[in-house]
Amino acid sequence: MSGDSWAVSVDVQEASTACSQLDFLKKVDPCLPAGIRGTDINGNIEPQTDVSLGGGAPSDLAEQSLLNKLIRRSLVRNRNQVEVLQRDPSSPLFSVKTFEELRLKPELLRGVYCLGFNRPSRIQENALPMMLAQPPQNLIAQSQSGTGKTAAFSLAMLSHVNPENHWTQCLCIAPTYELALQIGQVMEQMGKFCPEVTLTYAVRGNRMERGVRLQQHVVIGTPGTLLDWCSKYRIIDPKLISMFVLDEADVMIATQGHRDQSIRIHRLLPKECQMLLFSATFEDSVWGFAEKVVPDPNIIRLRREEETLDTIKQFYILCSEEEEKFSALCDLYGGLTVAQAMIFCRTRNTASWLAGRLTEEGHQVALLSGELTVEQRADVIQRFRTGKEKVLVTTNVCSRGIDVEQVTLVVNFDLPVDMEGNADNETYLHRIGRTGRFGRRGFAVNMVDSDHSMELIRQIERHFNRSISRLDPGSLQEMERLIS
Ligand SMILES: Nc1ncnc2c1ncn2[C@@H]1O[C@H](COP(=O)(O)OP(=O)(O)OP(=O)(O)O)[C@@H](O)[C@H]1O
Repeated sequence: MSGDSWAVSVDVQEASTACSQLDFLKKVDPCLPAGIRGTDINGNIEPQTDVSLGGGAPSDLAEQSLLNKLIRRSLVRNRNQVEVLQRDPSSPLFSVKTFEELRLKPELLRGVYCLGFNRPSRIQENALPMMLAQPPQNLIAQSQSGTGKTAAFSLAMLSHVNPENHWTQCLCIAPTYELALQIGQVMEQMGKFCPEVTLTYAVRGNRMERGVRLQQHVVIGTPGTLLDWCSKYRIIDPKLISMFVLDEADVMIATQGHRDQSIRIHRLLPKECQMLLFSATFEDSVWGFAEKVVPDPNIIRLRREEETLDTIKQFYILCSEEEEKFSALCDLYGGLTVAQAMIFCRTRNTASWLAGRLTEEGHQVALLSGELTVEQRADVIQRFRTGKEKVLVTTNVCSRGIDVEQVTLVVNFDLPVDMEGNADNETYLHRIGRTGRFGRRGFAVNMVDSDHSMELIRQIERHFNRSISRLDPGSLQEMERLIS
């Protein structure tokens, strides 16, 4: 949707708000269980647009993001240069190499160090001085997940609040209830020596006393509930908001309701309110949205590091059918467990079958399967990362977007194909590009069980202009030696 049609769609919706709310209440089936729709602070049933994890693509994105947050223990390393586009190019560009340079309150600095942050991350070096500058500056920041964005705006909000003013000063929007809680946790940890700064969550189920203005300085929530709190129930005075943070803009705009609700909240805020928007990706649609909600922005971008096959040795093993693929894998097992390995299957069924067979053979494997909840998936990945299991069997869908840095070996039990049955080079690169990171050696082994899969190997070789050598069982020991 173009930038203009955003505004038009919001206008149309705003014009019809009064009657649509009435209509909505009339239309709601009184017999519908409240749990399905959720209830607002007065016990009314909320519009469905605020139900965040309902299946489909947007919730997949939100789940992936949550999963990444749950499993992440440290910063994602990125050696690219940060690109900065200043609103006023003539003003000096400040970047900091230490947290001290930011002149934070000592209690806040203590909180930052307590989290184990010794120095600002690459994106924080530039974003923090901009966010803390006087007069306030607007910012759009994009960098991949794990590079320190949440920590950056949490610090900015904690530093921004004047605890002597007992009203809400910062609003922070997240795409889902769970993601809102994650942000709050970071703020609570970082602000643990600043108990005078308070926060609450504008999420489904958090009932507030009716008609009483909130005193909490920071409110983090999903767009529907936040909009209600600002406009319908007036427990937040939007005119007193001086910092507005929009996190995960790419996930947000994937949900039509969230996007429009965010724009409506934005329209309630005073012109001088500082607007900060964060996103992991930056397609045109995100940009169109960002321009709507962040006027005159400074822009910071940290491009994702390119995945490369330069440090990865690629092999294939010829097998006649599935069973032979399985025994080749068992032969490889010694090599697999020396380091850590991920095995990719085409379908969930194959992945479950394979994990079951390997377990029957007495091997210890973890299975990352689509049937698991986000928390269970996070647990599986966590066990794998800490080395409790050395081998992770998964499908492509399950592992998309997850970075597990220490993987040395990737096995394509099934080669990735696109809709036409040709080699899916991008997925191949993404799967095996996770090995051999940061100059380490990586290995990829492809199981070839048909003429078609041999043809896929040839296509991949041509595409990347890299040869993939045949590995016969006799070379397995040699491979084990290489990996260890
Ligand atoms: N300056 C820092 N030094 C060390 N670790 C940091 C620093 N800043 C953030 N981290 C840690 O790095 C990890 C990623 O940070 P953060 O969640 O802020 O990134 P993000 O870009 O917001 O990612 P996502 O969008 O997935 O939340 C977290 O574990 C966080 O505690």
